[in-house]
Amino acid sequence: MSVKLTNSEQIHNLLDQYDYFLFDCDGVLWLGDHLLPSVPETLDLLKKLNKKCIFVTNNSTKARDDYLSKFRKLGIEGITKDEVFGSSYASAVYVDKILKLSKDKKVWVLGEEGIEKELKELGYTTVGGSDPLLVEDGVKFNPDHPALSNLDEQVGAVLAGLTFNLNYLKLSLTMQYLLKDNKSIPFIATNIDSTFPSKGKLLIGAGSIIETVSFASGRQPDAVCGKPNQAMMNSIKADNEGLRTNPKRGLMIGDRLNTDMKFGRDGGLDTLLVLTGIETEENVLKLQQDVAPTYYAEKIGDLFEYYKK
Ligand SMILES: O=C(O)[C@H](O)[C@H](O)COP(=O)(O)O
Ligand SMILES: [Mg+2]
Repeated sequence: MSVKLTNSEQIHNLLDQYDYFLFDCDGVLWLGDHLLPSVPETLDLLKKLNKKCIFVTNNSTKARDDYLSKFRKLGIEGITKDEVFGSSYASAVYVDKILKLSKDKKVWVLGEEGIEKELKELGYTTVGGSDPLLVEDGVKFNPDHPALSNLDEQVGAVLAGLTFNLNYLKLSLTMQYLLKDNKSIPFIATNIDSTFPSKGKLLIGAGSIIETVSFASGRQPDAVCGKPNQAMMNSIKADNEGLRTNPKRGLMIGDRLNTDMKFGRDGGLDTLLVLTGIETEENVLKLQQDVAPTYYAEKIGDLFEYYKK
C-alpha cells in the first residue's frame, strides 16, 4: 500500500533515506511553463542536504540545452547538462549507438526541434520535423503535394515524438516512410505517453500521435526510448556509482504510473507519485501492491512545505 506523505516526520525520514532524487518534469516540476508550487524551494532544500538531483523527461519537444534554458527562465539555477535526460536525447543515442545508422543517412522526424537538435549534435541530418515547408496554415491539404511523391531516398530511419504542430501532411509523409521499401525503414518512438498534462486538463500525448501513424502503417515502433525503457536509467547509473551499487538509495518522482513509476521500479528504486499531473488519488488507492508507488503526495513542493514545519 502506498504511503501518503502528509507530515514533517515522514519527510525528514524520507530525506535521510535517499541520496539520489530522479525527477520527472511535466506534471511534477511544471505544467507547460507554469512552475508548480514550492518547486524551487524543494530543489534548493535537496541541494543544501547534498542530495543528487537528476531530471528525466519523456517530453521530446526540447533538447537538453533547451531544458537548461527553461530551468533558468523559471528561476532554477545550477543545473548542468549531465543532470538532464530527455527522450529526444535517448532516441538520438539509440539511432547512433544501437541502430548505428550511418551518418550519410538522414532521419525523418515527426516531432519538434528537441529531436532535431539532439540528432544534429550527434552528426545526423534530419528531414521533416520543424521544416516550414510542411506548415499548411490555412491551406487546404493537397493530396498532390510534391513532397508526397518525392520521398528523400537518403532517409534511413523514422523518429516520432510529441509535436504541437501536427498536420495531415506531416502524418501522411511519416506514413509514406514507414511503408517505403517494404516497411524496412527502422521506426523509433520517443515515448508512449498517451496524454500530455496541461494546466487543469489533459491534452494529446506523444503516444497518441505515434499510435496514429502506427495504426495507419500497420507497424509498431521497433524501439521506444523514453521511460520506462531502462536506457536512460542505465546511463544515469553509469554516471552515479552510488545509485548503481545501491539503487535503493534512489527515489524516482513522477506523475505517471506506466512510465515514471515503472521506470523507477524496474530500475530498483523506490518511487513517489505526485498528483499534479496525470494520476488521481482514487487511481493510486486501487493499485495492486506490486505496481503501487512506495509513496504518493499531493505535490512535490510538499517535501519542502512539510520539512520546514
Ligand atoms: O506527451 C508526452 O510526450 C508526455 O506527456 C510528456 O512529454 C511527458 O513528459 P514528462 O512527464 O516525462 O516530463
Ligand atoms: Mg510527467
